[in-house]
Amino acid sequence: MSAASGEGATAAGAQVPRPPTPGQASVSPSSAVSAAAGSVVVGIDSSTQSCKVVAVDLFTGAQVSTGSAAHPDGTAVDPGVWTVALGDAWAAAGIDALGGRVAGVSVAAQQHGMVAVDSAGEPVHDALLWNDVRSADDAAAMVADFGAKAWVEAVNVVPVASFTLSKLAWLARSEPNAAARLHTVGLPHDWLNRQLTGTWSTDRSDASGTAYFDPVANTYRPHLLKEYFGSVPALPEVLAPNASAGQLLPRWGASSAVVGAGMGDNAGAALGLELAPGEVAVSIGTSGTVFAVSEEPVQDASGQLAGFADATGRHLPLLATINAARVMAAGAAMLNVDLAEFDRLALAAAPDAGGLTLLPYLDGERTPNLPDATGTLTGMTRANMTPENLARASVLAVLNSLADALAGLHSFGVPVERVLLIGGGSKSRALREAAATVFGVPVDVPEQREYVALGAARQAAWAATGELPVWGRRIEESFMPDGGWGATVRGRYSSARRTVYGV
Ligand SMILES: Nc1ncnc2c1ncn2[C@@H]1O[C@H](COP(=O)(O)OP(=O)(O)O)[C@@H](O)[C@H]1O
Ligand SMILES: O=C(CO)[C@@H](O)[C@H](O)COP(=O)(O)O
Repeated sequence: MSAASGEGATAAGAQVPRPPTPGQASVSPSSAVSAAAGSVVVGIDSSTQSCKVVAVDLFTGAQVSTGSAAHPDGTAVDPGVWTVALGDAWAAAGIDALGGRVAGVSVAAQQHGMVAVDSAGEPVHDALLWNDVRSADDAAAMVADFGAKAWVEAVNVVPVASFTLSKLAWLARSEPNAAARLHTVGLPHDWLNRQLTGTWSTDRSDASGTAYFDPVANTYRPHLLKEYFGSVPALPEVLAPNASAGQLLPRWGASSAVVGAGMGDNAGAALGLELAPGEVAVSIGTSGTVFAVSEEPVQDASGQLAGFADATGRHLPLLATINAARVMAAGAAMLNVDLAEFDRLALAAAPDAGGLTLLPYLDGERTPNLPDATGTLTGMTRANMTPENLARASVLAVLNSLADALAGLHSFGVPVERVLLIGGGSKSRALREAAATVFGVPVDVPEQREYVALGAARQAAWAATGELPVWGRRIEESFMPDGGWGATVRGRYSSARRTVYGV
């Protein structure tokens, strides 16, 4: 851990070797520094709803074992629950039994969460997660004070409630006693790095979601902490993407393993997908995210697009929504059916849900920036109020909100010609089959894998062997835009959004 004491504390991300291009196999048993045939690497995805642990073969990326454990519901949690869930998922995946075969471990985790601890390492407050909107007023005040353009120049994002600095500003304003005890601030993956190695560390991708790290100059911006939190806490060292965060502590069993730098979950998905510049991914998990890998930073002073870093030394322009897969889960709960039956209902409805249109902002929203928004159902008639149409409207709502995000990405010069669709929500057949038509571009669905955990495993291989492996990806299904109903549905959605929220 390093206490950033002045402007310009540089991060190791600046001297990052370029990753190999897809198709170039880059790890072979003979070239591996510390790995033998039969070696495995372990990727961890500590996401909003659960922790997933995946062990894969170091040389092929083939899955060896997997385990998961649930996280509690809520947008503010004790970080200790992530450690417990990791232990449970680790045990469920049988990592202990793999013993000396484990060459490396890396963590990818939900971005932005404020992990604030005292000098003894104990949380001074529950961690506020990316989808906690209590800091919306603080974010707005920070933008009004410093100016959106200045924010983009300093850290390549414009603050919204999700970002760590907005949460710290809320803590200083609302919980001054807790803020006074704060010694170190980190992110969910930094917290887990500490559980695995005994020391705090982070990487450039996750640091880029704090709003006090500049991913263009690769440096912390402590003056922003001083200005909006009131002091500069100790900050985890920002490790290069191929660096080691330390040796795995003996309590985790596989003690010969090296721990990689880790990353934010979207950077993890990009690494797991082997996403190349020119490709766009849409992830439908708790959050909906739309992102691409880019050689150059992408800047947006409107704040819609976040100019994050990826986990290879490049950039990761991204737009995120708060309401994604859980909109379908909420719809299923309301109809008192499980997700399989909900899918069947959505598939049985007319393509345009008979005119029912849902704005899915059930938990407030970030894209568009409407933290206090709620959902709205429009276009109801006596004829269209059926369970089938309601299920279909929920599916279309998720896709429409991500189509808005894709349009945002495109408007900042990122080509959107084809989309890779991942995340738990992409298991819905109704959603997969409608996605290309609502997005207006072809959609590829890769085989169902935990891409965030896979990306973490790939980074672990990089840290363990010195080379980033290329494992390839397999497309399971592809869809083309189909029929004029897509434009109708997009038009109704945009019109409802403008009418209800004026955006
Ligand atoms: N068949 C399905 N239809 C709709 N949603 C689904 C389906 N299967 C899983 N999900 C949803 O996917 C989400 C979990 O996806 P995941 O990508 O693991 O999210 P996260 O990484 O945010 O935890 C849950 O909200 C779950 O309800
Ligand atoms: O806030 C963001 C990205 O900016 C979210 O992507 C979170 O990183 C968590 O997402 P899940 O993977 O848990 O859905």
